[in-house]
Amino acid sequence: MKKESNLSYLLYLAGGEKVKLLLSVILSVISSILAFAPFIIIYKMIMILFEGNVVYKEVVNLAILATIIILLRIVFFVASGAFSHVAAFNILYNIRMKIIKHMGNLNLGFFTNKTSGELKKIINEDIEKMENFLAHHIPDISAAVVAPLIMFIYLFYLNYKMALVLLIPIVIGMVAQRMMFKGFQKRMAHYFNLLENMNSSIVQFIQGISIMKAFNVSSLSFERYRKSIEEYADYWKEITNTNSQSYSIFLVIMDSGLLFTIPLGGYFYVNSDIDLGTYLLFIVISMGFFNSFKTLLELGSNFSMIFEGVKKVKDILDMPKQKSGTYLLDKNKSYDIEIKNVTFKYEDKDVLKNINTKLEKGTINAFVGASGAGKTTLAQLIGRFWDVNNGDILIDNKNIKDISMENLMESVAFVFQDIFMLNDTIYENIKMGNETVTKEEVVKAAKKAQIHDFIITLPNGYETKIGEDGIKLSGGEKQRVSIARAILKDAPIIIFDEATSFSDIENERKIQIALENMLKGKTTIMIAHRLHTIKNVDKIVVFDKGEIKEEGNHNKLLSKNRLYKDMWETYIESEKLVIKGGA
Ligand SMILES: Nc1ncnc2c1ncn2[C@@H]1O[C@H](COP(=O)(O)OP(=O)(O)OP(=O)(O)O)[C@@H](O)[C@H]1O
Repeated sequence: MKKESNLSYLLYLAGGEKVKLLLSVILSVISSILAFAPFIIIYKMIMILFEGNVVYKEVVNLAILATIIILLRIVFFVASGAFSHVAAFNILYNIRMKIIKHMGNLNLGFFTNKTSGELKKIINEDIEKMENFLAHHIPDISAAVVAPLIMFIYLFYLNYKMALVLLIPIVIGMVAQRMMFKGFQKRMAHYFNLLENMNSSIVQFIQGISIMKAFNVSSLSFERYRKSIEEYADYWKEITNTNSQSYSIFLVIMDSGLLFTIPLGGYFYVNSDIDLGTYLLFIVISMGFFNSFKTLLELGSNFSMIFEGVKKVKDILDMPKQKSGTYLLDKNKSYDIEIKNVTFKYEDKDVLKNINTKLEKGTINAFVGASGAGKTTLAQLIGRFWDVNNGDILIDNKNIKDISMENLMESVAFVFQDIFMLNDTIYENIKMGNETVTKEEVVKAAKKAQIHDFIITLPNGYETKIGEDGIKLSGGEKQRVSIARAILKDAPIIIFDEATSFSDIENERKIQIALENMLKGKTTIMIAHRLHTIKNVDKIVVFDKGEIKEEGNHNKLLSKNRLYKDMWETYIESEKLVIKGGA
């Protein structure tokens, strides 16, 4: 994406705040034009002194005028800053609200693909960088362009040769800067990759510290962390090496306007091309004149960073909103789920190919197959985490795209392995924002989920806090809390991702009871990893590399003597090994 379109996108996001930004720009330009006025007043004073007949009052008046102008300049400067800051903070607020609102309308799958760290970085840091641009850079740049331009026209009119001399360091500075920023966009993208890599390896290192220590492989994770920091440091070293010469030339040249003004001006003066007063004026002016250009050229280097953030915001806001239908399912009924010719891919990776199956109302269906075969993906498509590329998913003979999104979410309960816990009480964790349920209903759900007896042993019972500043729950306890949530939700369709391991036999038994309570009368999909848990289900759907290879109940599939039978035999063998190993 081009820089200009990022800038215009940012201005588009600014909305009504553009008026304040414009006011800030105008005030900033006036303020910086006023900055040149004292130089001209000094010039006038010098001219009076040179002319010989000093009129005391005239000098005093000029001094008063200079003071007033300086004060006015301060007022304009402060007012410009006030407008730009108010505008910037309002714009940041609006962008943050817009992005959060938009995220609420995206496919749920968006959140499984983006880490919370990535999103936090965009919402906090990338948007924060825009504050700098809006509150400081826009007024500074306008002032740095307009004020010297006006001043230059005045100086050109006074003496065009000397005015052209003023341009020499600017031209050299621009060439040095061009050299410095050659391929800068590309390097900036590389810089962001390195930064993201470093951030994620730090998070991984910290999060994984305990596991790494337990396996005595801390050095592996540390190695990745060290490598990412090293790459980052190497990048900066390389940038410094390649840029240091041109950057030094740039700084020295921009700071040495006098290098050209004094000798060339002296030459013109000796040749009577200019008078002494004009010569002195150019010497004085050249000091302030270059500062604004330096600001301008230096600011250029920050743009890529800011626009990279704008691009990320744009990428999110450009993502199509998920369209919701209007049809409403009745939560108290039971529904068939029909999957017709469904094909799906994540970006370029084909995951599901022409899937057809029907899950009858009120039945328990197990999805089995090798890891990566597409079981979870198909289950998530039913909850519209993503939308299918081809084919249809029907509930109650209605395409899920025609069902109200909110109603679909109410009608499908997911119990994943990776269970999200609020930093709140157990009570709130079971309730999960459902304001219509009573305390009795929460307790009833907890009892059915086999977690009530555990909760009442806690110091504050249902009011015990869990999470960061509370108690920690075991994997099995978390799963039972999550089952209690699903029981309370009482959705007609349940998608249950079976844990790959259970902490102990007692917990496994409790989960089995909890499941029986949860699944009564529901249309259920179990993503199963341990085949003995699904021996009695109504239908087993066998996945292989994104395709359904066979389906039927356990006995029927065993008698077919195909893929499921192989899987079953391998499973029994592996269980025997576990038992032997454990004995
Ligand atoms: N969000 C995603 N983005 C891109 N590819 C994905 C995403 N989620 C899964 N995949 C890929 O799609 C394929 C199917 O994954 P899926 O999770 O559906 O398999 P699965 O059968 O449920 O596996 P498992 O039993 O290990 O959970 C895998 O190759 C996986 O790498």
